[in-house]
Amino acid sequence: MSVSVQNLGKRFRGGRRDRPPTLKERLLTWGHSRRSPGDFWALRHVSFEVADGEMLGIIGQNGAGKSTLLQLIGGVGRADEGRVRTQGKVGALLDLGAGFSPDLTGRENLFVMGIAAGLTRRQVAARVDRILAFAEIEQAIDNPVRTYSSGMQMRLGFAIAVHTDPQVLLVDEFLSVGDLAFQSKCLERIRALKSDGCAILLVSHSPEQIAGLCDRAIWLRQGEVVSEGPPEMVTQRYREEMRQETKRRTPQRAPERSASGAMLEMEHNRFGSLEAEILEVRLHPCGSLEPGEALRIEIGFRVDRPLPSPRFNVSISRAADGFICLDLSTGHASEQALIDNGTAVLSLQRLDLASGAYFVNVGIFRTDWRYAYDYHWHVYPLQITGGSAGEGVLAPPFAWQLEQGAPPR
Ligand SMILES: Nc1ncnc2c1ncn2[C@@H]1O[C@H](COP(=O)(O)OP(=O)(O)OP(=O)(O)O)[C@@H](O)[C@H]1O
Repeated sequence: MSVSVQNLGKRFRGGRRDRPPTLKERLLTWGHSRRSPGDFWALRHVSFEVADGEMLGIIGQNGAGKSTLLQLIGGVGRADEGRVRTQGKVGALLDLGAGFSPDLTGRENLFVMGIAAGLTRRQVAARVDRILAFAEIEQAIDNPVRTYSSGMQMRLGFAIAVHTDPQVLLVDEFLSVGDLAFQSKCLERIRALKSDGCAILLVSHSPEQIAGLCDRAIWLRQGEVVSEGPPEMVTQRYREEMRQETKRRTPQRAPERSASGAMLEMEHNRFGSLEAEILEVRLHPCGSLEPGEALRIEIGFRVDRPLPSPRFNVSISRAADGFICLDLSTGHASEQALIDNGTAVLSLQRLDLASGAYFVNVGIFRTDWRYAYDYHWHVYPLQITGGSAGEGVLAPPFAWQLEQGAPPR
């Protein structure tokens, strides 16, 4: 067993943190204090184990205790109750840039962190080129880290952590940062470490990421484990709670016609607190295309007050049964708050859906997916015409080939 957490508890003094609140926290507590003074448990009665080569997903809303849990496992801070045992070297990707000394150069930091991770100076020197190539920051490596963008710091931090032979890897929301190409490189590396027996704990707000990557998951709510088990089951429960919370916050409002001409009716095809509102949704080309054509979806929105880095979500569902054929969301990499009205655009370079009737569903969600600000379900029709008939929802370009008389390849 690489990680064993038994009855873990961590208490903080209420309303006070030993660091200033982040922009996200300030926005989340807009106009009201989140907590009355006094001690509170950020984690309580948390127990689980992670085996060699296993990947455990940890999901939960903002403030659920996910980062505190990873920090305790990584040896940062002391538990007030229970214990953590880890076997082998722990590589941690916790707070962005944490661990770097801003006035040292990237190269100097690399040595400091490599040695702190248990490598000898010689071992670090032998890996420098690989680490730099992975991080793609060769040119800036002799500049002080304070001159690095957050993306560069993230790439360097990730590259160091995964090249120091960790037996336990702690990843906090890392995969939502950086561009897609870098993310897939990180994922590939994580998979390779996992197959070499590294135990991985991945914190994410994204149910899809947890369900897609992890072997097992736990859901934390207010510091306690609400659910543990197969990732599909845990994330489904998490989503169900999100739906309930969204319903609870959905206000009464008379049906209205949107700027795109669609009828919107609360609790029928529209859900959400309406702290952000979707004003209009435009599809280009408008609502009818052939398999393989490009589709551009424009979501015009309005906000009444600043909202911390919400997620935009677009899904395409089959009209007949609501089957979800595609589901795409923005990450929260930018930490960009919504402060004004605007338009979010999703461009799909090609959509290889089989012919039939579909809907484009759009939503704006709170950054931790706790509930929807505004969600339009089965409002915007999409017709796919032409293409080959057959079962299934996909219609990619294809060709059959039949070879005979040749040895099997
Ligand atoms: N050093 C600290 N001092 C006081 N309170 C803290 C400290 N660190 C965390 N907390 C509080 O403990 C609770 C758990 O925080 P934690 O950062 O672990 O949550 P999280 O699930 O990682 O949230 P997020 O998804 O927003 O990162 C929160 O209420 C947070 O405000």
